[in-house]
Amino acid sequence: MSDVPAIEARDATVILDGTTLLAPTTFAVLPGEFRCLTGGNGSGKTTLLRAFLGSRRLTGGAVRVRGEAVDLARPRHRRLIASLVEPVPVARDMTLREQVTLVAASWHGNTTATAERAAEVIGRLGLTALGERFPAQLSSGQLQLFSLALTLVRPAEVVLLDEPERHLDADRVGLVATLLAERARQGTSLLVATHETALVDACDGVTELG
Ligand SMILES: Nc1ncnc2c1ncn2[C@@H]1O[C@H](COP(=O)(O)OP(=O)(O)OP(=O)(O)O)[C@@H](O)[C@H]1O
Repeated sequence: MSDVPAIEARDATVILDGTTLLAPTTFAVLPGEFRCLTGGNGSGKTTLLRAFLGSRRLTGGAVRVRGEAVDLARPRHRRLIASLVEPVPVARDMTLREQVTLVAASWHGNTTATAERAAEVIGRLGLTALGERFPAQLSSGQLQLFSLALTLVRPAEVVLLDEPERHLDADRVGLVATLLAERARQGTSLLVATHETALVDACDGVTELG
């Protein structure tokens, strides 16, 4: 791991009309580090993830990804960061496999290797048997795994996830924890807001809000 932070918050604060959405928060995530963001409901986890994505303005302090304030209108920043903080748009009339492959192809090119990469991510998330289904034919937990597949199939040096455990049973949370830890070992930096012990147990460090 390099010791130059990939993700950094310095006294990051959001106060709106006298209400504190995010109390001053400071931490750093190194390249190849998987860090969890914990804290009770309303402690500011989603607010902080949105600040990293540039969709929530701080009222104090700073957040940086690779030393820069993120602007997702810039292609370089879109390439840098994959996130599942807001719902991922899905196409009603394309199968799960088609959509994951399409996202992979948009980043990696339309090649056999891309299709294999999509199939691998689908497989690792336990979705292979559902590959020919449409989104309306998936359960809530399966839709969550599909959203994670769409997020994790693309290249990114930084991955931001808000409660990836949503709707998942314990076995699926375990699959996700394993996959995220593996992605970190490959050099990606992960910041994951969670209430799930299995994810905290799998990560390299925790920042607790509130
Ligand atoms: N638009 C808004 N205006 C005012 N307050 C807001 C707004 N959005 C969120 N908040 C408040 O900001 C605080 C932080 O919310 P946030 O969603 O970041 O918490 P969280 O830690 O992600 O919570 P949870 O674990 O429930 O998902 C909460 O007290 C919430 O009520």
